[in-house]
Amino acid sequence: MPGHALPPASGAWREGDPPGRRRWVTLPGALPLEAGGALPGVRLAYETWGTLAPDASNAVLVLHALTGDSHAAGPAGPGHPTAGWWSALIGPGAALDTRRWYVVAPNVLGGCQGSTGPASPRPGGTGRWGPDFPLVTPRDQVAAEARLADALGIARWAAVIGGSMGGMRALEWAAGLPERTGALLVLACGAAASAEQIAWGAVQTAAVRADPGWRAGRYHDAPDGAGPHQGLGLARRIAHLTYRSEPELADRFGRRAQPGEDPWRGGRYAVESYLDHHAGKLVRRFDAGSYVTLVEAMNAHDVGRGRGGAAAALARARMPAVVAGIGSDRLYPPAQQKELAALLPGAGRPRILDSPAGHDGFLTETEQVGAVVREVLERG
Ligand SMILES: CC(=O)SCCNC(=O)CCNC(=O)[C@H](O)C(C)(C)COP(=O)(O)OP(=O)(O)OC[C@H]1O[C@@H](n2cnc3c(N)ncnc32)[C@H](O)[C@@H]1OP(=O)(O)O
Ligand SMILES: N[C@@H](CCO)C(=O)O
Repeated sequence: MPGHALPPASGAWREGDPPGRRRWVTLPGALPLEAGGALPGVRLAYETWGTLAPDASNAVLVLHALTGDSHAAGPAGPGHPTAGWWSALIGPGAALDTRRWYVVAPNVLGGCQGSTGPASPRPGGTGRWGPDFPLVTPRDQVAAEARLADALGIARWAAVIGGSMGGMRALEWAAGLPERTGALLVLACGAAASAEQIAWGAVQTAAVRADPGWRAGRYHDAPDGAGPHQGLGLARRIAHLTYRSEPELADRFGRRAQPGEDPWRGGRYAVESYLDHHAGKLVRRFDAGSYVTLVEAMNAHDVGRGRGGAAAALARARMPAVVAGIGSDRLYPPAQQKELAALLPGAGRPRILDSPAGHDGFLTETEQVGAVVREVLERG
């Protein structure tokens, strides 16, 4: 990966690494899974901001996207490879004003920043999960998050908020546990993964699995320390293109060469260098097994499964709701948020944010996202 020192095998957080701000809860018993079986010894990492009210009425759940984690706010530092992905939205005086709200952000089940996932040790001291980590769905991930809420003494969230993969889980909270979901904000996702979203995901998991360093998923303790870095980097390049828009790339990079390089003589275009940069950053901080697990979880997203379809599932979700999308999102296009808003009894018209950034607008357009966060908190 150009310009980056690679981690041995995996960029997952491991025991012995600095804990940073994260804390953990080990869930009691084994977690029953939608696909059958149960997952023992599940641990969820989480971070919090603000103070929980004595009656626990001010708790807000913030759910991260595919390669986010519990570090929703705060600087990068020991234990946290990146700055918080919603730092501008969480804090005193911010949209999620921590003088009033108690914000909880868990690392998702299947992730790699402290929660149980493929890079985690298997209970019983038999190495890491690797490819034996089971299929988990957004519904399973929410079942784990509900047990975290139990452990924190939070019977009902004032609001559940999430974008992209976090939006899928927010929808599962609303449909499966409406009595625990005071208000809902869903950003940049739909009621079910579409054929195209599944296809983009499948191309990415194929890229990871095609890397000889994948070793059928048993690379975590490879004696040479090599992992599927090239495959994960390729997956990130593909994904990143779906997260941004064609006009943005044209505007930012055009046909320009990367400074000091000549694309006709072995050098790169600026846009190639940009993708290389994002690939290298992800490979240093993420685990390929988690990436595959989480993409497959997103591909399983269908809030109507087993509930008589999306309309019947969401009819139960009567809490105040806001659905927002990004006008230039080519991966989760605004038509999907319009459909979703029409199915949620508590949602009015969808808010379509104006941004050239495509799907990533739910991370980058902090002023517009802040406005819908404030709106949902006021309505909750
Ligand atoms: C504030 C944060 O960093 S949050 C980090 C945590 N993020 C997550 O967890 C979610 C995953 N991350 C992402 O999805 C993305 O990184 C986003 C959405 C946060 C990035 O959004 P943007 O702010 O629009 O960043 P953008 O796509 O323009 O990329 C900027 C990076 O590309 C680099 N870059 C820009 N042009 C080039 C180029 N021609 N060649 C190489 N690198 C380039 C910049 O130097 C910058 O590097 P840095 O992030 O290491 O400082
Ligand atoms: N850039 C986001 C997009 C996925 O929704 C991420 O990597 O998590």
